[in-house]
Amino acid sequence: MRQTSTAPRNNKLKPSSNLIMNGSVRVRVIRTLLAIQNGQSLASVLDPLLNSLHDGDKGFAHALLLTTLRQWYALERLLDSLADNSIDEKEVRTTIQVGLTQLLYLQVADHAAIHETVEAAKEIEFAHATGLINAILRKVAKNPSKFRKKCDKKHSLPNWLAYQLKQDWSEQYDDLMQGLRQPAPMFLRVNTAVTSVEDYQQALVEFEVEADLVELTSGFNLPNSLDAATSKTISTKGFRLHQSTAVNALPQFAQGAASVQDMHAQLAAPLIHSALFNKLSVKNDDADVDTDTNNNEIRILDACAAPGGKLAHWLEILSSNEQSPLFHVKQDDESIPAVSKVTLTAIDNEAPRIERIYDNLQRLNLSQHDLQQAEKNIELNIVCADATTWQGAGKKKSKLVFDAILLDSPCTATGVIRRHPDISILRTEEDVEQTALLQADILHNLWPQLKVGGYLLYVTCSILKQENVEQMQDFITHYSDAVAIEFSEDCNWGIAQAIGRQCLPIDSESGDGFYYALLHKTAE
Ligand SMILES: C[S@@+](CC[C@H](N)C(=O)[O-])C[C@H]1O[C@@H](n2cnc3c(N)ncnc32)[C@H](O)[C@@H]1O
Repeated sequence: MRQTSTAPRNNKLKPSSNLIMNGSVRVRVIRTLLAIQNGQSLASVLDPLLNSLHDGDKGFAHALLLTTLRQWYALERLLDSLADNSIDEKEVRTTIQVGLTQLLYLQVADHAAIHETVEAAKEIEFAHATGLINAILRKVAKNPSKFRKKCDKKHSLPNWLAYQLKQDWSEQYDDLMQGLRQPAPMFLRVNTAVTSVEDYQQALVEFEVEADLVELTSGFNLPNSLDAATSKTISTKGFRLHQSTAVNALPQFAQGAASVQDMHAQLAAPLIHSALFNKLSVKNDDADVDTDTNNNEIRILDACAAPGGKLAHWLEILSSNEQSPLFHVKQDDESIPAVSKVTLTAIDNEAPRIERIYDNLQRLNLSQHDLQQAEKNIELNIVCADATTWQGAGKKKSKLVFDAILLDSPCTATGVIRRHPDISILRTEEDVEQTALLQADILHNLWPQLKVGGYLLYVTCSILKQENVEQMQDFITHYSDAVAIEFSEDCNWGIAQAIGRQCLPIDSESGDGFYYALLHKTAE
């Protein structure tokens, strides 16, 4: 019997704290770190911190906060080895860790790092600990390279997570541990409904934004019955910037020509789109006949859509004539019906995050109004709903509603720790179990709504097998009509799993630790 979670896991970020944003830069960073340890997400406290500072201090505060978080557990270990007696006060530990980050990772001059950190302790009323803070930081400042080596030797993760990753990825473990504590590169996706990759590359040169073109290739080993012409290799192109850059310094950003999106996240929309096209190109005698609509109208679902990164990408592909063969297939090819209309439904259970979908689509010229103006036959429905219970059928007689489903599932986000290093503080071992149950609940609710012959792309940004390959293996043992489609050998990204592919390694050039699996629904 399948286990179900007692309640949908609440992935909501706590509301922004009433952080007292005064005092020196270091005091503000220490207070921000304390708020994170008290359960606030980095996303909810970063803007209040940066907005409270003068422009000249923002860069230092950002580096100090993010680096301290990325090295958090390594700094904790070092601190414990340096203190004669255990230090229990969270405020004192945090202040010392902020001092250690300056000495070991940010090359702040010893005098400034020690003096300013001790002053910060006084400001936040921990004057009783200034002797201890001073002594530890001075000791480290005498031989920073020795202590840096000590810090870098092992991982910077909570022990439960490091242990689990060693179980899951023993071969890749050492590199993974280092990759997860480094900053991530910034990637751009080009909106091909507005411009071409080639033109945008030229624009980047003109704006003196240094970037490399990255091309990811993918293919599927499709069932024999499917048309070989449609199982061709898919190419996904994006840009990796040499340096993180403010979006207003990017060409035509406000006009929607590009978006910031991790390179591996840019695989989702092309993968599900090519599977959808494949479905349409196959005459499937077993397929459920859609009695409510013309056969050439298709319905697709983005099941966990906010804030809309992958949804926007899918819409860009659908509304870009070059990339979307759906609307202009060869009419003389009887096996490929031309599509007259696409209905794309996007759901998410968090209303504030749904607001961000509207903002993103607006900037990218992909709102329902924009699509209508451009005479695209795409209907967009955005719904706030719980994917564990939501039924898309409405008044339709058949429950089999969707031709393709993109399920970018809620997950522990362990594959994006380098971008969101607060995750390693906020996640617990119990969260993994709860999240896996939530993922299973969503899958079990959505699968019956997929048409026979349809495809479901399951995506996470986790590197834990329990949420990925094991989740998929568990799922297909429950459904005799679910077939896992293999990726072909010519994929130039990720590691093949028993089902799906795991995006690894995580290094200075690569995208994040996403997982992809494509499921095909056959007649039972
Ligand atoms: C990985 S994020 C989706 C990111 C999005 N696809 C994108 O590319 O921008 C997962 C989303 O699942 C949503 N979510 C979590 N539990 C849910 C549930 N039970 N039903 C619907 N959405 C849920 C979260 O609010 C979150 O926005």
